[in-house]
Amino acid sequence: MPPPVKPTGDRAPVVIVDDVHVEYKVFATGKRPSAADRKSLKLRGRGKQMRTVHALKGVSFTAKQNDSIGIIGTNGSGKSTLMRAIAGLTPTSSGAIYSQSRPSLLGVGAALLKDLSGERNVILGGLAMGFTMEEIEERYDEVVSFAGIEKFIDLPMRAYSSGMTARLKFAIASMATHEILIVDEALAVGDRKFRQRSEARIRDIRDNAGTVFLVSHSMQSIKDTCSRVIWLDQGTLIMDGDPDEVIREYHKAQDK
Ligand SMILES: Nc1ncnc2c1ncn2[C@@H]1O[C@H](COP(=O)(O)OP(=O)(O)OP(=O)(O)O)[C@@H](O)[C@H]1O
Repeated sequence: MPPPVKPTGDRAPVVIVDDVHVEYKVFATGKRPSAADRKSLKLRGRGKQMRTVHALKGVSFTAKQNDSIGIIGTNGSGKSTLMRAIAGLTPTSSGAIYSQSRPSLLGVGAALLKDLSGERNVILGGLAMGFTMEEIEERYDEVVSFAGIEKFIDLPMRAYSSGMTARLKFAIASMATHEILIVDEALAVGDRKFRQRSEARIRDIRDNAGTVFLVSHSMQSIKDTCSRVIWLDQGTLIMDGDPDEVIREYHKAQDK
């Protein structure tokens, strides 16, 4: 009989991104294309041109248990596209993404119902995440005080500032325990105190064997929460490693 396989002590892979490409096909209208553009673009329909934006070009990496991975890169480098692909919201054009459980994407754009009060949104968000009314009641006060919006909780969310909305969204999402949590710039709109609280929450998730992806333009938030950083540029993975090292190289490239 073969000896039992010994655990290697390595952390388990949670998300595998294997040579992922994402292409968006968009119809561009309006501006008349230049002669050079006309040569390189396929013209379809009446004056409409179909353009392909190659947002991710063969990205590969493996995220493990307890990783908290910061994703950095200039505007349009493919960060949100990569997160949406991992969350299963944007299809890949080629390559594959395997994940151990369903990742939750927490982004500034995630849906809350603007015409309903904060209170209703907490309840709806809780139900959507599979909590019973009783479980939501138990957590309700903590969610509202974490978001720090006690005075506004009975007002429609239309009346909230973008920072207040982001705080409530983060508080609702963090009611649940996430094995894989993706936070896309949600922290950027909160104030300093809230940012510290939510960063602590991210560290908690990571310490409880979860895996966190954090997209941010704030290198401080990344340094404070991430154990690893991936730098994307024009859809290509440039560097993947220690936060200080990757951020140093990223800044060097920016200064050129
Ligand atoms: N729905 C879409 N349709 C067409 N093109 C898109 C779409 N979403 C993103 N793109 C394009 O894909 C590329 C990558 O965009 P993405 O939003 O992933 O970048 P990002 O790194 O998150 O940028 P930012 O820092 O500005 O948020 C850009 O060129 C963008 O114009």
